[in-house]
Amino acid sequence: MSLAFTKMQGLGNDFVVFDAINQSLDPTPAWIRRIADRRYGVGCDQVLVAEAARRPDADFRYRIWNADGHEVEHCGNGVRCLARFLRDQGLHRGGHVSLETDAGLTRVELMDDGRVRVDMGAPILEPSAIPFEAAERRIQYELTAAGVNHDVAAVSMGNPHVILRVDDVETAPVATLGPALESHPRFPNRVNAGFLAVDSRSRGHLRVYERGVGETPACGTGACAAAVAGILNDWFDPTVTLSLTGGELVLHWQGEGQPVWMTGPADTVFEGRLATGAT
Ligand SMILES: N[C@H](CCC[C@H](N)C(=O)O)C(=O)O
Repeated sequence: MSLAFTKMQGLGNDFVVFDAINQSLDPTPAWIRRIADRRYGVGCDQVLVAEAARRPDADFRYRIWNADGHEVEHCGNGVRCLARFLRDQGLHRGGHVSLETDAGLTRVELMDDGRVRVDMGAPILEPSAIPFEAAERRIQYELTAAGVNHDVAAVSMGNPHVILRVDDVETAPVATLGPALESHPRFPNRVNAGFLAVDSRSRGHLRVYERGVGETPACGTGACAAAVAGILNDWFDPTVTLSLTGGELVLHWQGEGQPVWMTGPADTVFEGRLATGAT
């Protein structure tokens, strides 16, 4: 029996989504890489899988693999798409859904205007929990990468992010510094690298070189992490709109211990079935 999937995207960050409640999958790293391959597979930045919940307070479990085949803790654009997938597939009714990931519980609201609002949970700032090797917790850290000293923030949304403030995202060294940061030895689990330009106290621009993928048109957890870094540094007010290559996300964070709220789109592109033996 061939597997049904749905191709979705959130601001151009794209996903292949599977229902593993009514289908049986064996998501090995090699299988994920083949699905994600843009020539030999379906093609996507991440593969998302909906499973039955394990926690009593969750409606479903949600798993995420990067295109390189590694399973990761969270995906912000992906969680918006998964919530829409669950409703469109008739797996969940109503406008609110609680999703369990390796990062914890994520509450999602499918809004009447078509956007999706997410409680992304509280950011993790303690270096050892990010994980990031640092002597003590700070707002900004010195980090040498690609032979240059940088002043960076380090934030986890369940998945690790390093954020570098730049004057202009268009001229930011994403292609060269991105890979150097992604595999930097001070991030034992590797890291997503965000390049943030501050336009005003309520607006900024962001490009992200994603762990396990490369630069994507948008990164939801990266936008959350960049908003947190900007608010901690007093560059931003609690509500900030970040413009990514693929479009805008609205973030809101009231400070330490509080959740980051993210609002943005989630779109279905097509539905399909994997040909038997295609993977
Ligand atoms: N590349 C990320 C996972 C996907 C994050 C991104 N697609 C998002 O929307 O948050 C990581 O390795 O932690």
